[in-house]
Amino acid sequence: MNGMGRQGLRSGATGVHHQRQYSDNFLETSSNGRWLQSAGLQHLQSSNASGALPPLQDYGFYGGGGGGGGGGQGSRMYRSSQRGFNEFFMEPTTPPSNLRRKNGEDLPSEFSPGLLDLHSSDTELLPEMPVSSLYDGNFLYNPVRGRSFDDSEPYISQNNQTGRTRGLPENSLLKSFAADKEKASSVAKIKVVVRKRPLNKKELAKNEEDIIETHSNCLTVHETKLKVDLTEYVEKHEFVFDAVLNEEVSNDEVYRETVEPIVPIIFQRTKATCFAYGQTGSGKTYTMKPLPLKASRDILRLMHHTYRSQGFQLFVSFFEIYGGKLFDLLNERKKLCMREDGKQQVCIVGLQEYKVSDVETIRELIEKGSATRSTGTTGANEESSRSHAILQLAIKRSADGSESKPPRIVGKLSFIDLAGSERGADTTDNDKQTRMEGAEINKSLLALKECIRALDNDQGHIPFRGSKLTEVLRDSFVGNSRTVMISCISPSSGSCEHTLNTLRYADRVKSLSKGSNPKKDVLPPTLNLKESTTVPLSSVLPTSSNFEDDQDGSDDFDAPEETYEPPKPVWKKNGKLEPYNIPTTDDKLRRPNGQTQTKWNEIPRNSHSDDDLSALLQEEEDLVNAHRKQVEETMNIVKEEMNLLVEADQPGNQLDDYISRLNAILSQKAAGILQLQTRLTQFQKRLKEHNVIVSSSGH
Ligand SMILES: Nc1ncnc2c1ncn2[C@@H]1O[C@H](COP(=O)(O)OP(=O)(O)OP(=O)(O)O)[C@@H](O)[C@H]1O
Repeated sequence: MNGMGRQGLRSGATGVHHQRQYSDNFLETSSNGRWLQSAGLQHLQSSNASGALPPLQDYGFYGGGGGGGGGGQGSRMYRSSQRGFNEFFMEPTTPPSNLRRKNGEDLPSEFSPGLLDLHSSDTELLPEMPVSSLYDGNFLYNPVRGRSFDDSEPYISQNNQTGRTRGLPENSLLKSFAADKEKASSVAKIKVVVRKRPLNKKELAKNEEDIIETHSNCLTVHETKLKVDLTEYVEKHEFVFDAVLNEEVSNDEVYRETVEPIVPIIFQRTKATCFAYGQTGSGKTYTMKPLPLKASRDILRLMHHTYRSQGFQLFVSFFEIYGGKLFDLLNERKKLCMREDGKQQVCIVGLQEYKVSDVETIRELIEKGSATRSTGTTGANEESSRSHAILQLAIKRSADGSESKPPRIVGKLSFIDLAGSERGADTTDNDKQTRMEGAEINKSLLALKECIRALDNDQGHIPFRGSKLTEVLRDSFVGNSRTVMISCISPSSGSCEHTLNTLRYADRVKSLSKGSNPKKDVLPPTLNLKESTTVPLSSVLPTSSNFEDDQDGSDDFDAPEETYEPPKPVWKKNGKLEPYNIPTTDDKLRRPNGQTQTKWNEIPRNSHSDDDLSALLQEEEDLVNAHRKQVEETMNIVKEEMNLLVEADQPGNQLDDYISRLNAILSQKAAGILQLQTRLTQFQKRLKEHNVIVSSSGH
């Protein structure tokens, strides 16, 4: 719960509910905007549309209220018990019976040794190659020149957004291609993109409104709320992201905005991760499904052209994390084991990797993995919706370029289909298993966020031990890594609460670090956008019959006809593996004043079970959300109070009415405080029970 700055809010966007009253002016300064946003209460900042109330200063209330303790992203994100079918790429189908190509070529073409070392111990150190060479018309290898990929500082786009009125990625960037060659290597270390889907038939039938307004890389949620007197008003919540893709944006364009820019740099010793996040039905699968294939196509093109004859090989693996355990989706859901060696490098023992050299093979592997996931041993679809699926494309190369030595990882692109964000709501479910799964999902989503934040802050310590998901993805958080988060949202009024939670999660991932740059808040939107797609790969790479383009993103997944008999995996036992490193008390955070604060996801394992940890994490999140809600309510009450004061000064004011209303207001305030205090006491008690010491002055 680090308190860090957030992106500033912009007021004045036109609302879709113009006949209704907008929320009142309240704490309207940019610094207050940051303050409110950092507490997850940005919606309490006013629009400038109303001005119904005098400024707080006039009442002597305005004190700034130091410190924006960052809040959680909102436990409400977990409160739905809706279906969360979250299959990676496709609706459940009959598993493909064969991975053998019809033309007789064998599949899989080659197995990796069964021990996937995710880390740099097997990472080949390549000389830096400029990505710019990818864009040379002749695809010849150029010697090193230009910026290192370790450059992590954001840079200002030359993309002035002129072509983005529909939220589209800027295609005309090709024009500045020559001038931008150097910058092609500067892919943002972390990029947060929001994708809004269109209203679906059900929502249209229910007359649900589209409450999401997008403009350039800004997005406004128009939330209808009720006042105490039951009149409606609209509260605007404004967000700024690296890119906002509206309902008109195609899957091809999503690819160009998100993954395409990072494809070239995985040949440059980069580990990149792309994941979709959002509530059930928000479009995660629709968005993620085409990405790995499109990326594979570009990777293979690069291997066959730019990096021709350089010995690069592409490997595919596909596994899921369910209930904190790993299962191989390309090997009959075989249980996998994660180990950490003495160098704290994570290995997934037994994971099968397939060496691939054509898109069709990858398509079939994805189909196979998706089918395996969706027809898991128990629970079938329900189970799959509660798992995170990870598909990895690894670029490897033998040290001497020959086939004789085992290839070592050069770079890797991981695609994660996260379990629906609201699944954690099931922690309130009566079924113990369901509750535990919900807690596990919560834990991993929180841990993922923490890791990404730490990564973006270039923090030395990345809390990857917070969950299995982040442990597995450890190498995506260290060294030369890139992360793309696609937040999927539904536009409908009925999904407002989930949408806000998704956006707050995304906002926290994005802005808690970047928001520390105060300049960000004053930049106009066009300058606030990082250049991400300098040159679309697709526009400069050759298209041949081997690389049929899939323009609509609707890769079909017809099952092959023949029967597939998976070859027996080649196992490699590593006797030297060392047991898991158990976090020690060193993992406790040291506050500047020397006090110690325990970070939840680093509570030493030897003193707490995973369940305890999950429960504590959830309780912490709930507390922060209850606190935020209480602040919201308090602010609304203060508004009422100010109105009352204004009325009290009017001639002819009824004293009786004033007294009774003031009484009601004060009781409401006191009740809110008492409720929060009770909750806080309970949480402190729970921490004590688990020997989690949170030192702070006065405690
Ligand atoms: N951008 C879009 N354009 C058109 N249709 C979309 C879009 N996004 C999603 N859809 C449609 O909305 C429905 C729900 O999408 P999808 O299954 O991808 O959601 P999800 O977030 O993966 O849900 P779950 O978590 O339940 O798996 C699908 O029918 C999908 O085709």
